[in-house]
Amino acid sequence: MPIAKSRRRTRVDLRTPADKNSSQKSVNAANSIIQEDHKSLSICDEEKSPTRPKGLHQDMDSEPRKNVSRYVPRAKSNPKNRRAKELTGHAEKQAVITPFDICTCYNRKSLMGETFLPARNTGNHIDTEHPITETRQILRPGMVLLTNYISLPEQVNIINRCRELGLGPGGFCQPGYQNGAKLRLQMMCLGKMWDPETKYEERSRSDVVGTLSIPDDFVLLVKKALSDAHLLIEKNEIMKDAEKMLPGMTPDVCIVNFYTTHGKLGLHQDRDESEDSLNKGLPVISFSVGDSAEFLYGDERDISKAESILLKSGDVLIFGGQSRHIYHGVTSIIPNTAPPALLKKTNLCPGRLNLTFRHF
Ligand SMILES: O=C(O)CCC(=O)C(=O)O
Ligand SMILES: [Fe+2]
Repeated sequence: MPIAKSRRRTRVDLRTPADKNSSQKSVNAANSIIQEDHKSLSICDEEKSPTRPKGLHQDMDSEPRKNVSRYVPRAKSNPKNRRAKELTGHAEKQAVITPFDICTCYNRKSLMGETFLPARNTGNHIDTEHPITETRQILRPGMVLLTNYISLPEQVNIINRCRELGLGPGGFCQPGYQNGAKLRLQMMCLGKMWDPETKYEERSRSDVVGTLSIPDDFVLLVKKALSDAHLLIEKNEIMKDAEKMLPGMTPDVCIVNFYTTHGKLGLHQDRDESEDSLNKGLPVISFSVGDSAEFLYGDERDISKAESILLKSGDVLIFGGQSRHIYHGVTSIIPNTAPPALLKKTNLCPGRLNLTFRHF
């Protein structure tokens, strides 16, 4: 079944303030071209800066500017895009990348204040009086939630590795579209590059030479989670071949998102992977680390009809098979919900790290 590619979320306005003053007319003209270019797409969450009233025509970041990486996605060679680039003056701009550090944005302790920390959790260890229990649940055919699945040392390792990779070339930056708002998150790709504008089609960041690899220990954890999901399906569904409900896979893409406490992601489907991968229903495997997130999912792009679950630090969510095309998104990050022991060991900034593994 051929699947139309339209995972569009937002667009990015990358002009400098000087550009903005001098080229408003050109921008309006360019916008109409780009709007037309994208009109089949429904953006699920973010603001579209070109159509915003003047007074709001500022970057809508909630984060300090100095920590926000910016880059210019390379446009597909489409005459409309080329024309729009000329009009907006984007054509000659080079990427401006400043590393986003997920661990030392600022001093968490002074920001949070001691009172925000539950007394039982201020120690340097996971609370033994309230042991964390792992649960495994089939949410719907092909969709499995493993809560508290990733151990504390594994979470620490994930944060440290992502921080290290995220500070280097190809590291975290705030993605978006050539002519619109930004995604409300920082992103880094491992294995293969993806961005909202060019998808997997071409490498779009001039700071990247080659591709960052997915660390082997991440792949092992993905495999283990999938095999535990299969055991669960076999047990609960009395299915001898759990792979029929949830195909196995080896990831070659990992999209790492970091949401600050203002981060969110509108309802969308993940359908930029290859037709073969999508048709087979090869699953997306998602790791959550840090603050909890309210996660919505459903069959339609309609928040009022979606189910809501809380994804906490250490949870693994898997959706493949019949559930591969669910609409899903993150409506909010719940501040001060990350395990204190994790923060103590990593100094992770307020917010949530999410890794989604896929097979292209
Ligand atoms: O952050 C999440 O839980 C979801 C991320 C996601 O849907 C994506 O990166 O496509
Ligand atoms: Fe997604």
